[in-house]
Amino acid sequence: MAKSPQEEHPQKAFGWAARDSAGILSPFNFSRRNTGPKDVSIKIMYCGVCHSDIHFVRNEWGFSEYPMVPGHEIVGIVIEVGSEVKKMKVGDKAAIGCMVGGCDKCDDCTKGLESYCRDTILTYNFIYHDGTRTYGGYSDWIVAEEHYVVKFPDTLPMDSGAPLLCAGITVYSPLKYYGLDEPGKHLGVVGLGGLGHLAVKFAKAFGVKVTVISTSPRKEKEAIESLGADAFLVSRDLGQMKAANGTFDGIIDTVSAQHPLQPLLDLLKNHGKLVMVGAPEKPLELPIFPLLVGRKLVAGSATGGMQETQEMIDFAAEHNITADVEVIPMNYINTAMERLLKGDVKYRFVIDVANTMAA
Ligand SMILES: NC(=O)c1ccc[n+]([C@@H]2O[C@H](COP(=O)([O-])OP(=O)(O)OC[C@H]3O[C@@H](n4cnc5c(N)ncnc54)[C@H](O)[C@@H]3O)[C@@H](O)[C@H]2O)c1
Ligand SMILES: [Zn+2]
Ligand SMILES: [Zn+2]
Repeated sequence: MAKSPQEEHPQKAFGWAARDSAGILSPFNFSRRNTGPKDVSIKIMYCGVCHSDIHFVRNEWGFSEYPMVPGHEIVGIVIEVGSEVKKMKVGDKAAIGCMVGGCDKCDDCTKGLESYCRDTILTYNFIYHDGTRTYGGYSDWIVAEEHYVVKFPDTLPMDSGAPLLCAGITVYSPLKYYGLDEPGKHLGVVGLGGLGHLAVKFAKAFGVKVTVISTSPRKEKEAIESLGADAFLVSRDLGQMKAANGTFDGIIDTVSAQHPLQPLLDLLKNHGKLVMVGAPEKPLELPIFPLLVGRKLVAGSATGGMQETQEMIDFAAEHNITADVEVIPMNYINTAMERLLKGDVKYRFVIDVANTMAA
């Protein structure tokens, strides 16, 4: 069998990897393929820490392979481009999100819905076309096909802009697709974490009325005063919940763990939509009656396609939408993941890769 480009010309790379399902990350030397004709190579400046990185390093979804270098909220500077690359040049700011490849010919790929391709190649823990493993953004540099790289707007800060690449597009795309971006609609956001706080910001920019739904009143002041939410509902307060029943056009649910759906379905108006974007490891219980009598819809959404990711990031630049971030050094990652599991971050950790990833 012919050797892959990576086997022939492997380029040294350095990152932090999990070695097993304990999910503890430590320094890791590996290699990446050479920059091919259609490829863009990027020096990574910042990488966000998504809750999916935790699900993955701990094998909570059951298909993790090790060593694994996580990270799919990647922003950096182009260091090399292949001869056929058109939209980028050395020195440009560029970004990579959840995927680095697909079949490029199925119905979804040809419609710009690459995140739904059955052969999608995620940014890490997947096998690339040439048989090599994909490694993510907790690393010094990355190479990807131009089609899967977005132009990062000059006016956006690279650190607080990084989380747009997963958290941002994951909430932007369903708001658009399910018609929850129309001014005057009433949206609920469940789980005020990385995804949730960006859902509030995008929905407000669309002119939607936003209510944050949270288990405790702890985040109320901040949700309203700094994130711009219109209202706040404490899901443990049954009186408050009952009074709000039947008042939401849609709810975006970003919760990462098991939780009851009945109270959320009750909050919806008839014909309302509950859109799941959180990815709990175990199935949730779905009550059917509210779906029948109120013709309510429960749906899901996976990140977003490449064209829409570019549209989202340009929209974010135009409307000054960035994540609220805590920038951390690479060697803080294990502590950061522990804190993220406790909800102890406002609202996204971002690794300062360029300054702290010493080889
Ligand atoms: N659909 C997609 O394409 C996609 C993309 C990115 C992330 N995700 C998933 O979305 C989820 C959220 O990701 P994130 O990075 O925003 O995580 P996060 O940890 O920043 O936010 C999760 C929020 O859920 C809350 N929460 C946790 N357990 C809860 C419970 N039992 N009841 C109520 N609230 C609870 C937390 O307090 C936190 O506010 C994860 O499961 C992640 O894997 C999905
Ligand atoms: Zn993610
Ligand atoms: Zn495809």
